[in-house]
Amino acid sequence: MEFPFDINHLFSERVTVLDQNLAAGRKSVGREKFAQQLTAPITSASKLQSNRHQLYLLKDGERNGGRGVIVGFLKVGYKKLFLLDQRGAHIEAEPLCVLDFYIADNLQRHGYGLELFDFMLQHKHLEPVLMAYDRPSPKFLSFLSKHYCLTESVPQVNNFVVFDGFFLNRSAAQLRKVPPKKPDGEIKPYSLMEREVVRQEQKALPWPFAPHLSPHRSVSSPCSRSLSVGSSPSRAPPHPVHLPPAPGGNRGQNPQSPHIDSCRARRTR
Ligand SMILES: CC(=O)SCCNC(=O)CCNC(=O)[C@H](O)C(C)(C)COP(=O)(O)OP(=O)(O)OC[C@H]1O[C@@H](n2cnc3c(N)ncnc32)[C@H](O)[C@@H]1OP(=O)(O)O
Repeated sequence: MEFPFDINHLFSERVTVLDQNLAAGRKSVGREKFAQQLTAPITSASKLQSNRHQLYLLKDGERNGGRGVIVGFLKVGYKKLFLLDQRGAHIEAEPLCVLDFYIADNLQRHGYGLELFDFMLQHKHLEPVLMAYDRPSPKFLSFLSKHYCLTESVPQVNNFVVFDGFFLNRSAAQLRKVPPKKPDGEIKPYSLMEREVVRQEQKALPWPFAPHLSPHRSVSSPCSRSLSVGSSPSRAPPHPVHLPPAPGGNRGQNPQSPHIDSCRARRTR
């Protein structure tokens, strides 16, 4: 990435770390081309400011007639994630994530990516296995496999990729188990409650055959609101009620959606 000014005046170090204190420059005009068929930039000064991410910028000060070029960048940031561990348990964690990584097209596969990534790891005192990766591209996956032996990922249901060892080499304080969702059975669907009332109504004999109760008490339904003084007993005989099948009524036969089944199958492979 060449610029019509001396990069070395702006960035004195080979690797510069930029964060939210960076001032956003002018907006670019016209249609630009972005890597990986992206329609908009993932990384910009204003995004850096609002999201508290960190950007590592690598330059080669010798190129471009001594004015230097930007070789590439690496953006990282902490994100609260809900992840699945190897056993499929939900875990809440806030790992450092790789959000964007790019080396200029003509300089790829020259070791610059490794130099930049290693710099960030030393700066953060971190192992790559403890990080999460936001939608890594095939090139990046190959990079992680080649340089850091990260090959076995733990399947997730979001776009983040974590590798074997992510959950092992972490203190309990860094990982919080998310309590499992209450089983559906404990929450009574409204439709079932309604049906119980109907059953009670059907059991009760219609007036005047019903056993004589307090004149203030309606026999039509224990939940009926006819408790007011002087209210008439219900005269209408209970009609047979044909209820549509309750939603989820066949739960016992089909406990999970095919989608969840297939996720589980994948996880156990
Ligand atoms: C979370 C995210 O940011 S996902 C997006 C990642 N970025 C991209 O895909 C953009 C395009 N690619 C790039 O910018 C770079 O190739 C990077 C950042 C992935 C790697 O940087 P590089 O400087 O090329 O890596 P470096 O030279 O240190 O390591 C080379 C290794 O990276 C991988 N790699 C790099 N380029 C390629 C490629 N074109 N095809 C396949 N693998 C590649 C390979 O494992 C390669 O080793 P090899 O040449 O022996 O096969």
